[in-house]
Amino acid sequence: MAAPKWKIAIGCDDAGVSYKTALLADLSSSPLVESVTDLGAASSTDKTAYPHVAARAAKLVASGTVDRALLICGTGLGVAIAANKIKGVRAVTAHDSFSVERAVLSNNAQVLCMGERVVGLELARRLAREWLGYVFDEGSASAAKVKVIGEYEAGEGGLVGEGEAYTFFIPSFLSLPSAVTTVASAPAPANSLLIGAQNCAPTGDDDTTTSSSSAGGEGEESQDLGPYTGEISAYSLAEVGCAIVEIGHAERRRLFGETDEDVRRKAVAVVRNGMVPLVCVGEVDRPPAAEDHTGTSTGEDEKGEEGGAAAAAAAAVLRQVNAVLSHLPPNADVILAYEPVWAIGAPAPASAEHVVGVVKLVRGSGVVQGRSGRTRIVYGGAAGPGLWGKLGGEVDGLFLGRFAHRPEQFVKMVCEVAGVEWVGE
Ligand SMILES: O=C[C@H](O)COP(=O)(O)O
Repeated sequence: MAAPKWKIAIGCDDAGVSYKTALLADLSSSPLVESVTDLGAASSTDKTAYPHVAARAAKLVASGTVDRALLICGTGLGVAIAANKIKGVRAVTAHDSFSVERAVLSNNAQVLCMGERVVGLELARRLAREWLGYVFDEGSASAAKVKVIGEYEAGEGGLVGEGEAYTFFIPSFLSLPSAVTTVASAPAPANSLLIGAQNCAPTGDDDTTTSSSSAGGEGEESQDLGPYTGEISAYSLAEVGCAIVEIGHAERRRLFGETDEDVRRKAVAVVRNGMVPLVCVGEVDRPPAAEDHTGTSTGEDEKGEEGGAAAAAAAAVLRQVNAVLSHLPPNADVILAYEPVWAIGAPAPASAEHVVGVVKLVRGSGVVQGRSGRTRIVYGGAAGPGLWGKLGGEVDGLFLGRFAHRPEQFVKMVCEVAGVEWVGE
């Protein structure tokens, strides 16, 4: 199978700088490489601990921002261990031709790690060259075994029982570092909770669908590290340990005048920094037919009205969705939080018919269907216990506000989503 042109991230700690410099130059001039993102360290005086560099590279792989990563430390071991902590990433240490070949062809490893204190430079350069030529064959006998790795990973990451409910929470900015520490030191499965941030700065103006990063890091980080006094950049959020950044919430659009253009720039910054953007979208006004019909019969007239209301809402939502997705790499994972603005803080959510109608139209749209990255659509706006079962599996999850503040109700909803029995009072 012919090798495509790869987008690659390269990184090292202070023990791997000279090999990283040489390999970066090789990759940059390889015809098999489309772009190289240099994650540092720039010199051996930079003492950034290897797990930070490895995790950052792995997050870029996991989000689809890059295809592969090459990591160097003293042994190639620590960076592999750290990179493997990021969901969806398979990192290996390999210092011989056969292992490099099998790492790709047998294990579909996206991350290759080497040790500057273990292998000679010329061998490391040869191995990196060979690595570029291997492409995993999804039709091979190895594919089923690699899939099992993913299944174990998903199983271990599930929150409850045999079902799966991937959960994230979004604390205030001031609580972020302590939340990250608390979750990391919690026993399983609580340590698999993902942490999100409420917002980020709209740093950078590039269009990641068309720009290609260059070796040497010119541009990318300078946008994230520019003068944005008082703002928190996506770069900083990734460094703290966030996995998700919520952007475009109705309150920010209403109170702070945020536009679709602002949301687009934030989404680009979030993806560029290896995190998943959670993009809030929703129509502003409540169509009469979209009220929650729970407990009442729905006649044909009402169904017709509901269809029209869903179509009108979906048109408004798709304008917001298009503004963002058309500027993101198609392989980046995205979460769309469909929150009708009128349902946020309301006594009851939108009717299930309305939610499902809008979500189906958004999911079936060209801008979503044309993506290879995962586009999850979750519902928010007075979402509470009992709603999940009415959505008929058409929605990927719930985005909770007030009801998540009551622990018992939160656990109840997690059980509903996971499909396991709620045994609380
Ligand atoms: O950010 C949360 C959402 O806007 C939903 O809030 P809510 O469930 O309290 O209406």
